Amino acid sequence: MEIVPERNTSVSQLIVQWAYTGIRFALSNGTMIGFLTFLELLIVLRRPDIVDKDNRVRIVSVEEMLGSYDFVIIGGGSAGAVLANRLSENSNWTILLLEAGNDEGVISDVPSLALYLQHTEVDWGFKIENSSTYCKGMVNNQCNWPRGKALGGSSVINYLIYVRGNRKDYDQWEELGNSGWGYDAVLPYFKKAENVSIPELRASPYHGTTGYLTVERGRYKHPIASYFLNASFEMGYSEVDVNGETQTGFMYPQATVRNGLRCSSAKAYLRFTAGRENLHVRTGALVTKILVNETTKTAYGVEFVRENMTYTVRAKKEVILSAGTIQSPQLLMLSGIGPKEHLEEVGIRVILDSPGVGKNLQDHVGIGGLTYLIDPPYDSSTSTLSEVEQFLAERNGSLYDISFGEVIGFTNSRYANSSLDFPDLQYFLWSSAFNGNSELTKNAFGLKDDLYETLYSNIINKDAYSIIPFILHPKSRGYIKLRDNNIVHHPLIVPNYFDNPQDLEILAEAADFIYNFSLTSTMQKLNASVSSNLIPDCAHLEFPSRDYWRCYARFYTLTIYHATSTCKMGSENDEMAVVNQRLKVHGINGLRVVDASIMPNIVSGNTNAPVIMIAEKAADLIKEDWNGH
Ligand SMILES: Cc1cc2nc3c(=O)[nH]c(=O)nc-3n(C[C@H](O)[C@H](O)[C@H](O)COP(=O)(O)OP(=O)(O)OC[C@H]3O[C@@H](n4cnc5c(N)ncnc54)[C@H](O)[C@@H]3O)c2cc1C
Repeated sequence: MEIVPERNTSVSQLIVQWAYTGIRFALSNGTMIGFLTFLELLIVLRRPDIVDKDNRVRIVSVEEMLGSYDFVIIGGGSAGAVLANRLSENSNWTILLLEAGNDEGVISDVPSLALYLQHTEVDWGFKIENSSTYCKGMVNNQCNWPRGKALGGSSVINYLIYVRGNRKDYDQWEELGNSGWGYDAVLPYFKKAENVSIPELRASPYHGTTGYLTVERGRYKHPIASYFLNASFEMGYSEVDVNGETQTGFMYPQATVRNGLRCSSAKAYLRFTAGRENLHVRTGALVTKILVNETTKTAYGVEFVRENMTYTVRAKKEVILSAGTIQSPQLLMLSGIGPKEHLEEVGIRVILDSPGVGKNLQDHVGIGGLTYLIDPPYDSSTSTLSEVEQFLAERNGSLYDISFGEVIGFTNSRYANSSLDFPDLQYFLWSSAFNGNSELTKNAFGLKDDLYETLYSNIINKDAYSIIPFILHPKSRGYIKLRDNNIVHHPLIVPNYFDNPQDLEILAEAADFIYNFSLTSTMQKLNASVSSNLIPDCAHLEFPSRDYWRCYARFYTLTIYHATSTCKMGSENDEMAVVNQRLKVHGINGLRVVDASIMPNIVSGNTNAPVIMIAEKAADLIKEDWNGH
């Protein structure tokens, strides 16, 4: 392959050639880390648009920081980045954004590499507590729960699918006593955030064209995508804009990308604010405590650690907690706000008994690994090296593929009323299966070695597709608790998947749907056939059958990474509510929570866009409350 470096100096040419040799070596030896390291180097050398040097967020040094700010925001993730931008629009206010991770790197810009980011420095690397009823196929019966640790938070490692949920989700929030959160009230904030470039959506009353968050179709379309969509038509569904009038149906995904590359909330909202003098952003700053005056019950600042030094910073107006569904309740509890008995159990002085903190944990649980072998008529052979070159030189090709979502769809199980257009199942239809890269699959999902062998060893690299179903209205509820009073120790995460048997029933029905999908004449043009490698502990059951799928789901359990609702919004009369409808913590002054944890109930779809909407709305509530002062 001919290598054409962007800058034609012999030194840079030599480095580029050396990096290509490195990539070749890494690919032939199957070393994931080596591949990423050399690709990163090549991007730095050849894609200045990704490096984006001039627009990167300026990080203030600790010495430059002020002793107090009007607002201190904890966590620069999907929500925190939005708040930092919107609040610093008021030049009379000073804002500090504290983020434990660093600025996002260049690899996360590459859409198809999302899975590679897990267990790297941009992932907190959480695991749920082990279970005898789910995640049984994973090492130590524990599923991984990745969460982003960088400016942009989980929007730096997510799969880029742009879905808002169903109108009824928000109407239900309002019915639960949260006025101002019904669909008609939140739609303007979805639109305010969005800048959609998909031509047929630009004039839609449901989409926005002037926001910071760019929404596009993926730049690369895999040949199997049109088969998926046609097969969905055969199954009786239509192509819809799931973020528009009707959610039930299938579509090519809308994605949070810009010029085909990841558009994290940091890229969308923070890079543009680099020049604002009233906004200070400090990375590598782990907030260890929210400081609360015990007498007045008022939050007045935070304590944070950076490079083993502890610092205190004051908030003149408010502390805003945006550390996400796992760490917002963790930090509240470490600061003395949470269920009294539990705080006492781990030796924390109670400032406010708030029994709902950490409770009501909800997630979209799904099934992984459903593998359908195919004989595609199109050329499916790929060379990673030429894909890399295409990405670097031509700015197109399969590295722009939106991970896991050639097509997405929403359907109704028998438990949902299909006339209501409030589907209870979502599907990711994916052009590959997990039989290609064992290191990657095991790293991302924690699959046990022997199970990986059983499921994939005789079909390694064979042409296959996979469909991942997940339930949208889980009835099971989990919780987050502290392991001890040390913030460095990950909290206990217990999602209680399938606690309510209906959740499992719906997934088993989805697996049936996926099997029938493979039998459509469209998928039969590819000779689709289900892999007959069975999970040994389920192999005594008829295959395929609901019994088998139920058993399978308990082994190959998959989170789709949408944990929410551990600091839920609700009225004062609901003792489990942690924040009110203005997102102020009940019982504490000067403290709000703004992130995925405040959702009273999980929404019917992916959660990044809803969190960004929540933060857009929160910024207006804060501006209103302080009346611009
Ligand atoms: C692997 C994966 C795939 C996903 N795929 C999709 C998808 O395709 N589409 C979609 O819509 N959603 C997806 N999601 C979900 C979505 O990205 C999240 O729901 C959303 O980003 C959560 O936003 P948040 O602001 O609540 O938290 P986060 O974005 O996680 O932000 C929390 C921030 O707080 C920081 N922080 C935490 N504790 C501290 C502390 N003590 N001190 C300082 N900083 C701290 C963290 O480092 C992080 O930056 C995915 C998530 C993951 C993990």
